[in-house]
Amino acid sequence: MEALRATNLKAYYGKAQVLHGIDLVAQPGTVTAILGRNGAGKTTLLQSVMGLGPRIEGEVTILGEPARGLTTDAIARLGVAYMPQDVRGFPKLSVRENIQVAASTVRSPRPLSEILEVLPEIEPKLDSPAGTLSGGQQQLVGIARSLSMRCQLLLMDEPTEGLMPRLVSQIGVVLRQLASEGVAIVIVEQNIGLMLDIGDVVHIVEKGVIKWRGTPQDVVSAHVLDHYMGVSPAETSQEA
Ligand SMILES: Nc1ncnc2c1ncn2[C@@H]1O[C@H](COP(=O)(O)OP(=O)(O)OP(=O)(O)O)[C@@H](O)[C@H]1O
Repeated sequence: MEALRATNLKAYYGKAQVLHGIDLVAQPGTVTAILGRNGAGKTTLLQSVMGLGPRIEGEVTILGEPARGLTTDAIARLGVAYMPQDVRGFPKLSVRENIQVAASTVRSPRPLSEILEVLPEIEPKLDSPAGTLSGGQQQLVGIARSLSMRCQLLLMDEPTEGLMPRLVSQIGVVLRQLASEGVAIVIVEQNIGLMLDIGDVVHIVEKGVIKWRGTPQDVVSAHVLDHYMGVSPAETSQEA
């Protein structure tokens, strides 16, 4: 069963239309990459699926259930975790408590020991208030929170922003591992290199429309990056 299907999805902030009929399918066990310039509507797309923010039209189906009009809580209960761009969590709570809060929202959370196997960097920080961590470390805590929820659909908005290249690669490994467990990952990223590396399907959004979709190999051979993103393939290393 498809993890996510959005059909003719339109989103409006007041009278301003930001999404103009997006069709998007995410299959279990795959990484769906969403690329696009600033302001293209990528964050709005994730928020629309989650029932956050804009008014939407069109259909959203999550794991076979019609999801448009449901509250964000109800959407999360279908098995969806959303990691927003600003993933600060609860700054005064410890890292351990931040993970526990996320874990408490689901029936069978992933045990902390399993999370630490994938993200060993956070172990020494477990008892520190999350707000005292660096931006990059806070991103890792955000990913740990998502892992704890053992979701079937994971929506992530620029999870590698501010991370050192070594951690970026590690996030890539973690996401591929999650996908191999059957999770559908939909990820908005500025790090094109990472998306070409771990993505199964790449979508390019421009002005609220999906202008192009294909495999990472097609992205490179069809020269879509220079056309839509203004970057040459040589500029797409993970460190970019
Ligand atoms: N709360 C809001 N109210 C009104 N307009 C908004 C709101 N949020 C976003 N927009 C507008 O919607 C458009 C799409 O924004 P969105 O954040 O979805 O783009 P994006 O592709 O995620 O960009 P970025 O890479 O900069 O995060 C932009 O023109 C933005 O100004």
